[in-house]
Amino acid sequence: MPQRTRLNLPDAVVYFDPQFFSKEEGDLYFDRLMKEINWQQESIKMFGKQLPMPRLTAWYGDKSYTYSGLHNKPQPWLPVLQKLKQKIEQASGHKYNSVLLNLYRTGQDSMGWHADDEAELGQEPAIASLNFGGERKFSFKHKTRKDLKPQSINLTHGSLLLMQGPTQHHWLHHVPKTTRTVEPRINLTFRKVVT
Ligand SMILES: O=C(O)CCC(=O)C(=O)O
Ligand SMILES: [Fe+2]
Repeated sequence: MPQRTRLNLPDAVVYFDPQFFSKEEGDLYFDRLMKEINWQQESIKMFGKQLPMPRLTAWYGDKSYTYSGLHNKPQPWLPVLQKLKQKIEQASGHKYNSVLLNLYRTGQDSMGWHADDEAELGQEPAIASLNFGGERKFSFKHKTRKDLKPQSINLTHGSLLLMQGPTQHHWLHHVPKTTRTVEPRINLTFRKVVT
């Protein structure tokens, strides 16, 4: 991964490659994932009400996992996902057994502040996040150090973001809504569920 840079975040190990896949490869993966993934509209319980999640999701892999209060029973791996998993494992030097996919249909779809620090991911989870389609802003905010400003990057078409080491212990991340007109975006986060 020649263009990989390390983000300058204290208490974190985060690498970013803005063009892990070429535009052409990225376009092909985007189309395949749009068609082949069994996208679901899940709901979340907030303030005692069931609300639709502001994005579509899907969970594939070997182990079930609880995320955003949802018990996710995974669907079996698809060839396209296995191919991506293999490439990401090679590039990151980590193994994964699950992938969560998010589809942000418009700028109104989003993901709130969170850390991927569930017990099922182990002590220092390695998470590999792959992006296809519309470019969206992604921000980091330190959990306790108010002297550190939030930092943002643009998750470009074909980009790969690796979050490792103590990152999830110390930092939150989110994908804010935008009023800009943006193309639909597919994000895949490869994870290793250990329990
Ligand atoms: O869409 C993104 O880039 C964020 C995804 C994410 O943080 C997650 O699935 O935990
Ligand atoms: Fe996350």
